[in-house]
Amino acid sequence: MQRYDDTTVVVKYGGHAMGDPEISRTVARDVTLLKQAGVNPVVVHGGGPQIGKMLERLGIQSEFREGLRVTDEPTIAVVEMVLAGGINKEIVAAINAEGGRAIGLCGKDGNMVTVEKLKRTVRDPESAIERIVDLGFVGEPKKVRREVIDLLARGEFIPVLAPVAADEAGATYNVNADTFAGAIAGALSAKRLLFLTDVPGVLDKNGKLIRELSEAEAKALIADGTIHGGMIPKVQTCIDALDQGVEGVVILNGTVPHPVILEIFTEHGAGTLITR
Ligand SMILES: Nc1ncnc2c1ncn2[C@@H]1O[C@H](COP(=O)(O)OP(=O)(O)O)[C@@H](O)[C@H]1O
Ligand SMILES: CC(=O)N[C@@H](CCC(=O)OP(=O)(O)O)C(=O)O
Repeated sequence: MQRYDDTTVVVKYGGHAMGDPEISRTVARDVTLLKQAGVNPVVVHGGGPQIGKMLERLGIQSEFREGLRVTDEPTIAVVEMVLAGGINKEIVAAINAEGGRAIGLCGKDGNMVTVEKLKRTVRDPESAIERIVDLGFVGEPKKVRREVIDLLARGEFIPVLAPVAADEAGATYNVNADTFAGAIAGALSAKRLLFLTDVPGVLDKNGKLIRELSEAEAKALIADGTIHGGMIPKVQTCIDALDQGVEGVVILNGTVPHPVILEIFTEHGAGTLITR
């Protein structure tokens, strides 16, 4: 525990890891325990599947391109409602019920995170012509002002952050939660960034958990296809966060009880530790 005394641990709680309310309670308890043990936890949550369900109920079509949700005007309204309104307050209430004092914010609050519209290009494999993919109101963090988080963390509060933010003109943008967590952890020079997902960590070709990975090894596993699909942007975010000064990033299973405590307070941790 002394290893983490007075350090920052960012916990990214993914929408796929949130299914079971019993497990969610243990995550809230873990985060509260961290704070009580002298660590500064910061929670960044996702909620992709929950946004998908709400859009379906409202009859709004939704599609993903390159792992990101195409976000038009009606969609951004739903994204903000589900993430900053619904899920954010559920997590705040769960932490408070465990005896913690959580404060739920999104990137807009205190101008904490300013984004720019994401500019992504894809190269047509046949013509080799690059074209811009317009994903609508999808943003990437350009500036993180850590004062707001520092202020809360110095007190007895636990910040719980929804990945919604505004650009300089005040327009609302949807940010991938992994990207948002990476930017927050980088700005805070966090000791650990934990990604709670629905697999035990990064798995090798035989489906066996890889306990530790260097940046170079992770890049090689992406190149040979062992790491694919949703794990590619996640590992890429890990590498970016390490480059920004985060000491270690862990990808671990958030669908088992007490995932955070298992990782932080046991000798070998529970998931895949990626370091420089
Ligand atoms: N080598 C790998 N090890 C583990 N998971 C992998 C690997 N390659 C691809 N994946 C996939 O990545 C998924 C996790 O990414 P994603 O679904 O984006 O997570 P989340 O919704 O928690 O952000 C896993 O469920 C798995 O299907
Ligand atoms: C731009 C973009 O794709 N944003 C995501 C934000 C939520 C998210 O990332 O949640 P998970 O961590 O549960 O996947 C979305 O709209 O689904």
